[in-house]
Amino acid sequence: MTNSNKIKLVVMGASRVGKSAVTVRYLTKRYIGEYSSSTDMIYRHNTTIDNTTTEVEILDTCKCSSTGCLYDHIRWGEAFVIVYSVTDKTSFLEAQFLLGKVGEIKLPTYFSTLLLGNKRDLDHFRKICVDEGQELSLAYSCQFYEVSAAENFAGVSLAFQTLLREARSIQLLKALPIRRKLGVNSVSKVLGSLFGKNYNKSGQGDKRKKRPSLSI
Ligand SMILES: Nc1nc2c(ncn2[C@@H]2O[C@H](COP(=O)(O)OP(=O)(O)OP(=O)(O)O)[C@@H](O)[C@H]2O)c(=O)[nH]1
Repeated sequence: MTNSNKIKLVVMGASRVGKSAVTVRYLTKRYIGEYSSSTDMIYRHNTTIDNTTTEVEILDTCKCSSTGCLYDHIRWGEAFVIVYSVTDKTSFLEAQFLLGKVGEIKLPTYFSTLLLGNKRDLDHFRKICVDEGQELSLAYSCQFYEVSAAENFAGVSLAFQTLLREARSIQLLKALPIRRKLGVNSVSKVLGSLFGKNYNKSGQGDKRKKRPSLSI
């Protein structure tokens, strides 16, 4: 497996939002209620993206004790899952802060980000509505899903797979030889895999098509 077939993914968010729960749900299909949270955990996992086996390194972070630690996490990653709990307003504000930091540190390089509202099974305690999550994701041009790690594997899996697919497309785009002039067809092919088939050859995406967002 070549180096370009590896994606480094960082799971970040406020304390107790379910970062470990969503990570373990994605990796094992299982929900485990309590996790040790005193250290960062790194998991290695192979998945198939567009018929290509890709190694994914997932860093499940715990609370950073310094700004340097947060910067290190962001510099290390190329794809980011930023988790908040739909029952916790502070965690939503933290997610907004992290979206800003990721942009600040990673730009102008390409990266992929997923805003993930977790604990949607706790609807009666909900403090953040779906629209607020959607609006935040639009403001930062990232993907958005609402999930329940406790109740549902499919939603978590779909959210992670969509993010990984975008990260893989970005890697392919980066790997294109700089000096080679791209034909219109190859550019639209790469953009098509990034943004979906509605990207036409004039380079204009179908503006009616929103970024993927789903509640499962
Ligand atoms: N109801 C409900 N509880 C959840 C869900 N996901 C996680 N939890 C619970 O939320 C608590 C925190 O989950 P963790 O996965 O440890 O959260 P974390 O963000 O990794 O926590 P720290 O590492 O301590 O910051 C645990 O009690 C989980 O059982 C969910 O989808 N629904």
